Amino acid sequence: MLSVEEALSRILKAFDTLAPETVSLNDGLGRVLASDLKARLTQPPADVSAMDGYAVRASDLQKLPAELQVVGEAPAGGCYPKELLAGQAVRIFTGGPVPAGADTIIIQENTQQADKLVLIKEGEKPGRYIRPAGLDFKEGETGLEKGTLLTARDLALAAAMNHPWLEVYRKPRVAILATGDEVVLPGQNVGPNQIISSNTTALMAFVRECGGEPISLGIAPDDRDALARLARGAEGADLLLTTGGASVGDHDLIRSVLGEQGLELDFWRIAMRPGKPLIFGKLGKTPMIGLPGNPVSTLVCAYIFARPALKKMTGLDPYQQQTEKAVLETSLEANDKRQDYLRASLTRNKDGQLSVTPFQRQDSSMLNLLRQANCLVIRPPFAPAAEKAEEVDIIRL
Ligand SMILES: Nc1nc2c(c(=O)[nH]1)N[C@H]1C(S)=C(S)[C@@H](COP(=O)(O)OP(=O)(O)OC[C@H]3O[C@@H](n4cnc5c(N)ncnc54)[C@H](O)[C@@H]3O)O[C@H]1N2
Ligand code: MOO
Repeated sequence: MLSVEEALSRILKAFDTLAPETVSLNDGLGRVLASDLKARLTQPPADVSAMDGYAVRASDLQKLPAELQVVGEAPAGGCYPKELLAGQAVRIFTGGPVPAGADTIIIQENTQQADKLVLIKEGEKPGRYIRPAGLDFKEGETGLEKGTLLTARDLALAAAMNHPWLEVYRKPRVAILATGDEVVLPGQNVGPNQIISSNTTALMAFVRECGGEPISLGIAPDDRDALARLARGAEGADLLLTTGGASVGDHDLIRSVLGEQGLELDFWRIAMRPGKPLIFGKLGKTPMIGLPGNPVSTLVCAYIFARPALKKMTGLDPYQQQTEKAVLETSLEANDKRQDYLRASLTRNKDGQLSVTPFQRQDSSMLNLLRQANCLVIRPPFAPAAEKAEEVDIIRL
């Protein structure tokens, strides 16, 4: 059976970064920049005041208190058009441009104005409360780099640099096909021995989390024609994710039916738990990851294999992640040949170390435990037994 590393590297070979597209600034959240973003202006464009008060010449404040003549105003967005002369002050407001000749701002709390005169009661060091032109950024400087996953802070900077449009990588379109006679959608009538397709919901949300656009193709019953028909809906998608029908049972039809439909199988079955029957191949032009039906296997395999593929398509580093070290709170038995991903709870112990408690039961049908887990402990193939307080690799969920 293929190792997890080998499987991931074979999967990633099948994907490229998608073409760029232009979106409006306010639709940029969570998208990845496809080109560097340079400032289209200088910010602030001129020296401006950081406070409400008076723009003065520091040389006028040798002796305090000092009385100055108020010759005009400089609000944000306005300006005092002349040069400030000796003995003069300009009433200025936060963001207002500092007039030529002025070199210091006195905050209004330290002054007293009466008519056209202002009494400066306390001085300041020359240059105080002046934001020089270009303090934040200068025209032509690169503010955001290609490959940035855009956050609210990034978008604020893009806006300030005067970019109403952004060039980002296209969102991957991901078709999701659940399979199984026993599987019904949430809210449908649930017959005896049926199960609700939590996998469809999980994968739709997972794809969105990864910056993709999910398309549900519904649920294919264990019927060859129906499965073939529904799978054709994946044409034009950047990735097809199927769930269920990946194993060896008589009703596990994915490989054989999609094989007839032209699936070029790259691999089937890997040395991983959960996730052993994972399938990877190409259906027409669409890469396809066949996820095992058990709900935990579906999501864990999506995190380990589909997420890096989606990252690569959206212009992010697929290998950037993921593992951290934590100390075990319980002992673990030796592992067998499959790389194990144990659902676990991660906290900090009294020494401030990350500490991890793998759950007692690791059945791949138990969604409730997956929900309670906040990390996975990675146990490599044939890892020897581990004692409490030993270090292990974890991936946060
Ligand atoms: N003889 C063997 N049996 C099994 C093996 C094996 O190697 N030899 N592998 C086991 C492993 S490991 C896994 S994982 C499962 C996965 O098998 P399939 O991908 O074929 O999954 P199904 O049989 O279709 O379903 C398994 C389980 O999951 C439920 N399911 C399916 N779809 C959904 C859905 N959309 N939402 C929620 N739950 C779903 C389904 O009802 C089953 O209970 O095979 C083992 N068997
Ligand atoms: O490996 Mo299966 O995915 O155990 O449940």
